[in-house]
Amino acid sequence: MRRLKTVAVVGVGLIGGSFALALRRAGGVATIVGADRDAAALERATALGVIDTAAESAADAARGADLVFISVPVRQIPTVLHDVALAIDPTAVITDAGSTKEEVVRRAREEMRDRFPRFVPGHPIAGRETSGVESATVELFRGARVVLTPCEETDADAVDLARTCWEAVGARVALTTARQHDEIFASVSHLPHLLAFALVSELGSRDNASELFSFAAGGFRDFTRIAGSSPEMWRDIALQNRDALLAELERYEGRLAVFRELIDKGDGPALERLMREARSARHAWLSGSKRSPSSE
Ligand SMILES: NC(=O)C1=CN([C@@H]2O[C@H](COP(=O)(O)OP(=O)(O)OC[C@H]3O[C@@H](n4cnc5c(N)ncnc54)[C@H](O)[C@@H]3O)[C@@H](O)[C@H]2O)C=CC1
Ligand SMILES: O=C(O)C(=O)Cc1ccc(O)cc1
Repeated sequence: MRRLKTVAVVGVGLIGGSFALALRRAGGVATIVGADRDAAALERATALGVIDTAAESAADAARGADLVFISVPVRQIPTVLHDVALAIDPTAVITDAGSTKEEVVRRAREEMRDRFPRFVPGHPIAGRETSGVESATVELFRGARVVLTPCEETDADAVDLARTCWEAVGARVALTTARQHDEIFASVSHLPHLLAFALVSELGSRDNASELFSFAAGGFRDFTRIAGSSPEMWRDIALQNRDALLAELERYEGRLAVFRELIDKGDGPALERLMREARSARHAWLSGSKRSPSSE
């Protein structure tokens, strides 16, 4: 890829920090400017060499940048887009990493006005349950998929630049609509995170919670790892993808009711059949046979 002169990262946490580290190592950028509402995080990002300079605001970081990468919680994105849109050069490209897309795009259109065609909505499908720049790693996006959800108005050269950057850091890019994106991730990401938070919330609220947790084993650890994720980030995702998430919850409740009834009736064969089917589906997913060829 052509080497960009300046990239601005707004929200220098796990995702913004990892993008900065990876793009620098790929030789894709000369200077990285960071902006963050948390001055201490920005200082740590500078000390760790994740960014070269710290800006006072998103607008200051964006001024003169070739690319602006926005990696703040999804309900913070519209304000940042508003500020950045007023500051960027007409040829600059803005992209984001938000885990939801339809509401981000709707608000982007309102906030950015004539700069909206320069915005490439994006979402890297890689991360972890720890937050902050200290958790950032240069390899986070290697082999990961990234979904871009451009609109009719989005400039083709802007999409090309976002794609080129993601490919430079080792990711594979897929294009979908924002609606498709939100429906897919409601099922495989937002629902499981909600279930993990809800389970730990339920057990943790009991009088004997510490006794219960003291007996928990690997299965509990695996199932609840993602309940260690950022509450602010997941609050925003749940509220922004409300309709798709509520639909997924309803389907899940329906399936749970089936399991419940089989246990209630003592129907071992039917219970085992459902569990066998679930295990096979998981094995098939893990061995890669569920990869969709159309999105490669
Ligand atoms: N954590 C994960 O595994 C993944 C997260 N994402 C998305 O990436 C975005 C960032 O997530 P993380 O890096 O995990 O969060 P993080 O908490 O590690 O970093 C977010 C940073 O944004 C800063 N920030 C918040 N509001 C701000 C504002 N208005 N202006 C400037 N800075 C602000 C925070 O101080 C923090 O340093 C979110 O939209 C999230 O949905 C996408 C893929 C994976
Ligand atoms: O912690 C994990 O395993 C995740 O699932 C990370 C993750 C969180 C949010 C996203 O939008 C994408 C990936």
